Amino acid sequence: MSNIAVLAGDGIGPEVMIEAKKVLNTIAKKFKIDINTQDYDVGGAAIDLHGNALPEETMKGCQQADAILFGSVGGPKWANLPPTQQPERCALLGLRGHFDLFCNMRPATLQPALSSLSTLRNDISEKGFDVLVIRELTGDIYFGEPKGRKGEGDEETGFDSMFYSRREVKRIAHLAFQAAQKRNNKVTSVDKANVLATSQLWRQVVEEVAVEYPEVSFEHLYVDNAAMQLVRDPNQFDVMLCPNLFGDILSDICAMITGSMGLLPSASLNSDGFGMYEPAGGSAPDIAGKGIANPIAQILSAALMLRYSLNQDEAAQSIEDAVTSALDNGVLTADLLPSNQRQNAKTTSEVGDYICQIIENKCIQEKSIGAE
Ligand SMILES: NC(=O)c1ccc[n+]([C@@H]2O[C@H](COP(=O)([O-])OP(=O)(O)OC[C@H]3O[C@@H](n4cnc5c(N)ncnc54)[C@H](O)[C@@H]3O)[C@@H](O)[C@H]2O)c1
Ligand SMILES: CC(C)[C@H](C(=O)O)[C@@H](O)C(=O)O
Ligand SMILES: [Mg+2]
Repeated sequence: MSNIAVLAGDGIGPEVMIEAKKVLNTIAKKFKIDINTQDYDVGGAAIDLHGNALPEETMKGCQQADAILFGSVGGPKWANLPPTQQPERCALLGLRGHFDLFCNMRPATLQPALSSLSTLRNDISEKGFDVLVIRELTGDIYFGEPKGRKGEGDEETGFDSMFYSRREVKRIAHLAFQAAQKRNNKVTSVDKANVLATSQLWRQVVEEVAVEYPEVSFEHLYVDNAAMQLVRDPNQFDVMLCPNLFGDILSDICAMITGSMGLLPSASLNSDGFGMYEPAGGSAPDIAGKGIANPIAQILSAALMLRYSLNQDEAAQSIEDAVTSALDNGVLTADLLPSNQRQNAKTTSEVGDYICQIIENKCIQEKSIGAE
């Protein structure tokens, strides 16, 4: 029996999590996998209920689980709380830090059915896009101390500290090169070594690690150039190895190259293989409560969980194939449609249902969805 702690969180988190749980139940039945999911409060919702974004019971549930399936946290309602109480910092960074989830993998793949969505000028539809962002997740300016504010009036300052240790860079760099060996043998390491001391160390350590993988081609790019190159010619990349902050930003660009923020899943792993799985996007307050959020990033995050934490590669692949079929069959939420075609958009639950039906091998007519 695999125990999964489900932390849906805020905004669209609970809406897309319902669909991921539906898909997990369907896949568990089909592949006869014993999965037990248990819901826990987290984020702003947990602040409202318990006065704390990461209640003790939630933390205990996560500690006892085999994996964590996370939705998203945060939103305008809690944005003015002191930083240490904010859902993002307290709950999300709290979990990443507590479990030492230093390796964040964000696989961004352009689905053929969505190639016309790309606003990029080059011939991405022919070349495709398949990039794995490997983002260091427990260091950098996110976790560096001291951080805070001091002083008053015009002299008031806000400050954060950016740190990387040799050990932190080494362990994530090895994983990036090993991932490249299983893909297209190319690593692009992203930094800002022309300005930052942390980046100079990052660059030096990555170069030392690269020597151990002579068959993997390897380059450094400054982060500003990397952002530009992603938009200019995204197909040139295979594995992008990024420090925490730069990986946050570049992975949003990657998501959009694939068509929407609502498509990009992620896996955050520690060195024991324990993982938390979550969409790269957030709680999307602008569309929350409308039933229109794209559930695919959450569903694909559940697939990554099956692959990395439950060792169920075939089941994970089955979910990924079902997602591809849904997209191929034009079962699209509004974010995947041009504005003049949004009247044809499917709802969050229609997309989840369709993916489940494909997994169950039920042949359904695209028109039958939402026809009633
Ligand atoms: N993992 C997390 O919990 C996480 C991640 C990112 C942001 N956040 C938080 O979420 C809140 C909102 O942040 P934001 O607006 O900057 O980023 P966001 O990712 O929530 O939204 C950015 C844009 O992408 C769209 N979008 C995102 N996910 C989508 C989906 N599944 N389907 C369709 N459209 C989708 C939104 O509608 C919005 O227009 C903030 O509090 C932020 O800190 C949380
Ligand atoms: C919500 C925020 C703290 C988080 C991050 O910056 O890591 C998010 O943007 C992400 O990409 O997972
Ligand atoms: Mg982000």
